[in-house]
Amino acid sequence: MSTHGFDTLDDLPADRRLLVRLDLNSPIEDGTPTDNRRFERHAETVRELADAGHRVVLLAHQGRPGRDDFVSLDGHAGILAEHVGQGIGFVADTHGEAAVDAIDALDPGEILLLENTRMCDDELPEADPEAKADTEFVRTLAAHVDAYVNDAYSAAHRSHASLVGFPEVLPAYAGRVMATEYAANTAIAGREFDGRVTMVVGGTKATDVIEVMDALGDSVDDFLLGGIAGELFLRAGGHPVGFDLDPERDLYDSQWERNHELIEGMLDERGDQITLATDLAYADPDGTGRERVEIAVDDIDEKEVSFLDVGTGTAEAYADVVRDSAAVFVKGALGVFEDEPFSVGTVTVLEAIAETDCFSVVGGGDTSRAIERYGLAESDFDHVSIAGGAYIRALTGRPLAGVEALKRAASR
Ligand SMILES: Nc1ncnc2c1ncn2[C@@H]1O[C@H](COP(=O)(O)OP(=O)(O)O)[C@@H](O)[C@H]1O
Ligand SMILES: O=C(OP(=O)(O)O)[C@H](O)COP(=O)(O)O
Repeated sequence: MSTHGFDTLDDLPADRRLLVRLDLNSPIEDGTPTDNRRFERHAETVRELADAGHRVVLLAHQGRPGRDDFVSLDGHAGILAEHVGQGIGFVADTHGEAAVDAIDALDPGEILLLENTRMCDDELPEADPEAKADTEFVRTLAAHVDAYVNDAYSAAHRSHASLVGFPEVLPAYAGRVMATEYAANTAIAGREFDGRVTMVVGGTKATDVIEVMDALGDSVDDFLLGGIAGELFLRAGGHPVGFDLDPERDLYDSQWERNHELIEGMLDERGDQITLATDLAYADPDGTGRERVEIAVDDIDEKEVSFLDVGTGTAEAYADVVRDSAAVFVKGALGVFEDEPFSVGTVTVLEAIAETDCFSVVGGGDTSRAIERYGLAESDFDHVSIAGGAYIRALTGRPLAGVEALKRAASR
């Protein structure tokens, strides 16, 4: 057993038929996944298991039902196979006859990827591990394997069937990514800093970051906000931003419903720790959709456009705070950096972090991609985590459901 209380691949017996949970959740462009560090990191675990002669059945999720990024894992299999250096079979089935037949047909050293776990009704929503273990999904697949490996650190904060159900009923082990990220993030949580501690908060998963901001209020001096969370805080301040204008897209309103009381309370009680954008950028509706237009927040008087980035003035003000910080934690991009005109906020702040001698962590499957995409060196950051929500929760010292499940399995 590792010092963290769970078993790892070092404890795994030989010649197993393994169910291995990865996190291949990736940005989707034109319906297909884009290659990123998650594939590269998980490929090492998968290669080690296949080379050791185990039969390897992979589970992963992509996106959330109802969102554009909720797609099949067909494309993921090819990208992962490139990184592993070996063919990976794919079956478009989560736990039906096709999935089970493909598992039973595996030879030692072969690898199979099953369909997006979130296409199975048993996977979501969150529930306690016993309930998740007692689903048809878990019972069916568990009967065809010998053991379970969880390598999906970046999804370990979710109490979903593929993360907490299997370790209730199978011998369970942490994969290499799980063990390494857990150790790194736990060590960061215990650090003390001699100076200003800053957290840059953005991205689309406002609910994740707002809860954590609330919990980290005593250990972070400045929160610099952008992305969806930033707009929800501006909305709480009475500005006409942070609303869903496209009825097909659910980015703002449901997260507002869930969090607005918390946001209002935080602004009331410690608004001086929270810095919001003073200007924002959007795509010129009369142009090709890529021309960047900036507007001061105080000049926005109608809910007319969707904002895609913080403005240049805000980006520079945030970079000044970074340069004056002893530690900077980033979770979520300040804008839609994938589209270059709207990368200004994210890239200006990341460049300031890279140039400054502060302790720095950048997290999030999407956000960490901005580093490679804009030519920054990973070596200029202390830790680049492929996890977002899991890493910031670890900073608050909160247990991660997937890790707790591995610990329970090890103590049985
Ligand atoms: N104003 C915005 N509108 C829409 N998307 C945004 C906005 N600001 C940032 N984003 C998106 O947020 C994504 C990263 O956020 P998120 O998925 O929460 O983080 P991560 O996966 O890095 O933890 C980026 O891909 C970026 O395009
Ligand atoms: O990408 C993920 O988290 P992250 O965006 O916090 O890094 C995980 O795959 C969890 O996905 P979810 O936030 O849709 O449950």
